[in-house]
Amino acid sequence: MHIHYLTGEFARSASETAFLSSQIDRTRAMLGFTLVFCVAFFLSFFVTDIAVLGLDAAVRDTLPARLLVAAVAGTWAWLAYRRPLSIRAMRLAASLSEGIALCCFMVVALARPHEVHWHAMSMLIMLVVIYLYIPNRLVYSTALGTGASLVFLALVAFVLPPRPVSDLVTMGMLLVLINTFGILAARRYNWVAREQFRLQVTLKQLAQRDQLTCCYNRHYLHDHLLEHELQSARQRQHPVSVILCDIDHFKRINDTFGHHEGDAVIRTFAGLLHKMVRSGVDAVVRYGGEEFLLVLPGIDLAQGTSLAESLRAAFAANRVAPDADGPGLQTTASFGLATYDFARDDGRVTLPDLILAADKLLYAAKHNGRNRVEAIAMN
Ligand SMILES: Nc1nc2c(ncn2[C@@H]2O[C@H](COP(=O)(O)OP(=O)(O)OP(=O)(O)O)[C@@H](O)[C@H]2O)c(=O)[nH]1
Repeated sequence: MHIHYLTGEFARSASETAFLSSQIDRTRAMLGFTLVFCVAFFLSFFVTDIAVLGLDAAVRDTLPARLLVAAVAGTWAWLAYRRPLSIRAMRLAASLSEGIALCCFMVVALARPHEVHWHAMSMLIMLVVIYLYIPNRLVYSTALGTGASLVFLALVAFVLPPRPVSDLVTMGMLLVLINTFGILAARRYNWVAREQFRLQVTLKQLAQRDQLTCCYNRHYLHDHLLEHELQSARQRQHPVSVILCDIDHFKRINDTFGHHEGDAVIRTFAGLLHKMVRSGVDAVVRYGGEEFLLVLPGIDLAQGTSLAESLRAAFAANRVAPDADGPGLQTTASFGLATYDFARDDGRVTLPDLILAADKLLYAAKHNGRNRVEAIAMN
């Protein structure tokens, strides 16, 4: 999970999407809040204009632009509260509202050409809001912020009544500064948020997964997986199979080739299990030293037995021989499989019962000569 040094975003799009998805509720709330704030900001300035200046031509002329900003920002804020906007839609909402607000600001500046200093101050405030408060991609905020700064400077230099060069230079410097600090602060915010996410992912990984094989650990099995799979099986009323499998005569591998090679065999076995089950559907758990549990939702006895047979045959084709000249050792594994069909559930059997049954069958497979599959349907 590498963070790009310029944008502060994850370099890999899959990591970035995972991060954005984890933040989506917070981002939606932030977007809604800041857009409501924008509506209030633009409308309140209209009210104070009338209070101070009366309904003169300049105030009247800028009303449609202000109403347009309020309408666009207000509509997006309402949408953000009402429905789960996608990340793309939220970015569109942010960019569109920012763009229209900046255009409206230019209209106000043109309509009131003698208040350049106030306009400059408002511009700086708007840039702070764009870089730091409205959630958007840094590259979009930068394009809008720097683009609007250049347009504003061009208005002051060529369109509005002439001003001393020193004024222009000072204004230009201030705009460069606020854009630079805005970009740096937004980048740092991106970076810190992603660092935090990366840490959370690592901690979750450490808490849920076994370090040697990257399989789920027993802690995760008992704390989360069993409950989740049981609920889902009862809801969907489908069969669930569990397979408990154990490498045969593993002690011999350790004794012959050492623990390092033993670890490699465990990793190979786990890799094979991961490769041959359905990614994102089945769960592979390291149940003990060289013992693994597979939880297979929607898999009946015939399908489970066929999978266990394929796993058995694939692993038996594997030989442990670190020295190419040596005879090596054949590696095999034994499998116990138990299935329960939740479509015909009478509430008697739970997943721990299935695991217990699979454990007994694994013991039977060892007892009956190893390198074999024993299976049972529990209803
Ligand atoms: N290298 C390595 N060995 C482990 C690990 N965890 C457990 N073991 C070893 O695995 C061996 C398991 O041996 P046993 O339980 O006697 O079983 P076995 O030799 O596989 O015999 P059967 O299961 O009856 O076929 C023990 O020697 C443990 O020390 C591990 O993470 N790495």
